[in-house]
Amino acid sequence: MTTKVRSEKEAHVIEVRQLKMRYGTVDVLKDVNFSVRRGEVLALLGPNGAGKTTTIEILEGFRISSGGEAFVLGISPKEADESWRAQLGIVMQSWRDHPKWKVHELLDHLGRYYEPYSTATRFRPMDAGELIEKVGLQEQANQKISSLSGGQRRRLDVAIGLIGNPEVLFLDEPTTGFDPQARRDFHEVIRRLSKLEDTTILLTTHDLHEAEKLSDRILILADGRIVANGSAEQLAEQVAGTSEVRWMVNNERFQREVPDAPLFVQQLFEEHGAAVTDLEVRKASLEDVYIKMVQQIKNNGRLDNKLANFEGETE
Ligand SMILES: Nc1ncnc2c1ncn2[C@@H]1O[C@H](COP(=O)(O)OP(=O)(O)OP(=O)(O)O)[C@@H](O)[C@H]1O
Repeated sequence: MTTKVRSEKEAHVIEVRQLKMRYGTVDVLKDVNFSVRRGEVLALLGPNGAGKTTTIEILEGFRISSGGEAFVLGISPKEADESWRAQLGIVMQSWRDHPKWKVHELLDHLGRYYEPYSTATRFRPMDAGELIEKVGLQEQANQKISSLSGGQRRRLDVAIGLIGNPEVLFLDEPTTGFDPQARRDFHEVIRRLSKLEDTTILLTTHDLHEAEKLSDRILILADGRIVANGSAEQLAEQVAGTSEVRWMVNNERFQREVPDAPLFVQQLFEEHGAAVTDLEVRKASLEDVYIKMVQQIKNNGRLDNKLANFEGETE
């Protein structure tokens, strides 16, 4: 069998073209298109059942698509070999268990698999002790995995994904069960990886704040297609157009959606002067954008013209 290889120089680190996935009679992925540049952090958002895990697992080589093409590091996952696999880091939603292993012991053991794939520019594996510190498991390093809490277990999952110092890291809902400190530490690890190690990262999350904070670009998957593709600010601008203004006059509360907030506020003060209190101006957040888009797809099967500008690949 000839392996489908594309020059990495000409291609993106991840390239997905007209990807389709049918389970029985249901088309979960209808026509998914996107690409990811080296070092980019991309967040894939979408409602439950949209096909995020399916997309990621096709890219990891765990599922075979029903149609279309996908390339990771220039290679089609369904035809890839061990040396390709060794360049990936994978954090799945539920990882297989190793209850009797101790944390440090397991990472050390898994790390050995990556040793033959070490290169002059990318040393493999990462040091297990350093990694344990990075994910904040120092106190549990010599504990059995069966004794870890849910959040600690998830931190270990992330460490398992990172031990091979991957070129591309796939994270499927990585911070589920993290406490706020663990979440913040994890974000720090991801930022460091993408900046210092040039790791390309594709993550799924239901935490819009996390997507906004972590990613360079956001994709929204709905109805089997990528319906939005841009930075959090770009998406918000596209939807925004309006800002929400709240204020009080003589103890009465008011609220209005306006296209030009500064002008509106100026007029408000011209009319009411110092009687205006508790003034708040709020631009559309990523959450507003997300809810609006997903609702439109659900109701009409498509986005209205204004939102649809982001449909498909926009690079
Ligand atoms: N092996 C399978 N056989 C049949 N249907 C499947 C299979 N795997 C997934 N599905 C269905 O495909 C759809 C997409 O599932 P997937 O897990 O990819 O969605 P998701 O976006 O990751 O969802 P969530 O946010 O809930 O994790 C769902 O309706 C799911 O029930």
